[in-house]
Amino acid sequence: MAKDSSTPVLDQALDRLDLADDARKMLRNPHKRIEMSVPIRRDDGTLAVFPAWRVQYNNVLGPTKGGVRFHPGVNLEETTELARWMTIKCALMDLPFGGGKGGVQVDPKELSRQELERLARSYIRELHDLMGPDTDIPAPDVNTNPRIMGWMADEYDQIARAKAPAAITGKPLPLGGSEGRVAATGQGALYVLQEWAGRQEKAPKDVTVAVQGFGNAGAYFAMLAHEAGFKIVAVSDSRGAIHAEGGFDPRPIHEEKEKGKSLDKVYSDTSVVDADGHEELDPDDLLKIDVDVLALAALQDAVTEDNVGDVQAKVILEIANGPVSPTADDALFDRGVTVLPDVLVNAGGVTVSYYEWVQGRTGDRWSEEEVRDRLKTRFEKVAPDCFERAETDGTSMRQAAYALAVERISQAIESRGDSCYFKG
Ligand SMILES: NC(=O)C1=CN([C@@H]2O[C@H](COP(=O)(O)OP(=O)(O)OC[C@H]3O[C@@H](n4cnc5c(N)ncnc54)[C@H](O)[C@@H]3O)[C@@H](O)[C@H]2O)C=CC1
Ligand SMILES: O=C(O)CCC(=O)C(=O)O
Repeated sequence: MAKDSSTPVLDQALDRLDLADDARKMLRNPHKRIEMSVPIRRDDGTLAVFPAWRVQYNNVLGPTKGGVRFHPGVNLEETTELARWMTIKCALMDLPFGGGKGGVQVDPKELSRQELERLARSYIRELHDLMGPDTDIPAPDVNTNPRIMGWMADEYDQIARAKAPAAITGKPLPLGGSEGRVAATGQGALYVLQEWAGRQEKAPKDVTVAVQGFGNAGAYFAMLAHEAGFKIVAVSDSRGAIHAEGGFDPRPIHEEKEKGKSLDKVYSDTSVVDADGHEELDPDDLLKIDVDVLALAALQDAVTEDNVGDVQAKVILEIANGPVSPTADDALFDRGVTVLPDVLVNAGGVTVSYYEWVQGRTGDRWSEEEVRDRLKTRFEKVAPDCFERAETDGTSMRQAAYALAVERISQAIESRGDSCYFKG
């Protein structure tokens, strides 16, 4: 990840707005950066120790909230950046949360199932005293999932000697997970795309979409967008990409992926992609397809100054966190390409995590329909706010989203009065 890559946008927002100096100082500095060494016993009896972090960036609006990433590239800078984005995202969505993020520098593909469980539990053992439903609430991110959240939640409860269903979100349903969390990020991204299409007076069937990253967020987005009538013409993962100019139903491809196949294997070993004139692509070439919408749902820095010239899409839908580097972002703005920003587009995940937290605290259970309705209502307010703010200010959608978020945080800082330091 480019160092401090959201700082320019945050600085622009802070400089453009008439804010008290306190907000500037607090938003430019992370509150707590916790560095840990997380040990596990390997299956062969040896000890392995993994570097790990939790960054609690800002808690003015509420307990810090954000996922935990297991990836070999995780480091303190990246985790800080992701926690800063969570701060903006939670404020933009008007959630009573600050921003946090965690990570373990590990390649989970090299661990057995048992080692993975030990790692998840060990991470929580190290963090336990500094997290909790009123302090800092972890959730899934890249390479972590409901099963891992279940292990983490169980470890938290065992140490606390109490059931604390609001301490971790993204849990499996039997442990107090929320209906709709698995699809939430894709669902939220679809609401933003629908808002854009409505404003452009475009019928979904006339909008072609390519999706980079057919993982949790990208696959659900592709399936829901297909069901809503958008034309999915390409999907990719790290190993392969499938393209069909006439569009296709991504659901059978997802079923094959769920069996553990990567997309190159889905293409070569199954019949689900034979019918509609599919072709196999190199994953990098998906970015070059002439489509209306390029949905980026893999990792950060997918589009940088090196390849921004190859992008032909008219709209970029940032489902991943930070998939467009700041330099590429500026180049796209200058070319008139609309970038729908991560802090809005992928906020469905943390919003349903908030619903899970509320259910955990109240003991209530909401149906999938209720969760979806609440999510839709929230996006129907926040997405138009961003479009309108961008129009009024003459800025990019990202700058508009940051402006709305930073104003909300600044008001909270002012309302807290003179002793508003980070606390907690
Ligand atoms: N899962 C969630 O609820 C949320 C996820 N996000 C963000 O969305 C992004 C994806 O997260 P998840 O779907 O959870 O992760 P995931 O691990 O389920 O999926 C990531 C997918 O990207 C693919 N990928 C990696 N490099 C690629 C490349 N160069 N080209 C094409 N595909 C590539 C992987 O093969 C995998 O299929 C991350 O940036 C994450 O922070 C953001 C908000 C919530
Ligand atoms: O569900 C959550 O609390 C966090 C999701 C997350 O990590 C993200 O939005 O990047």
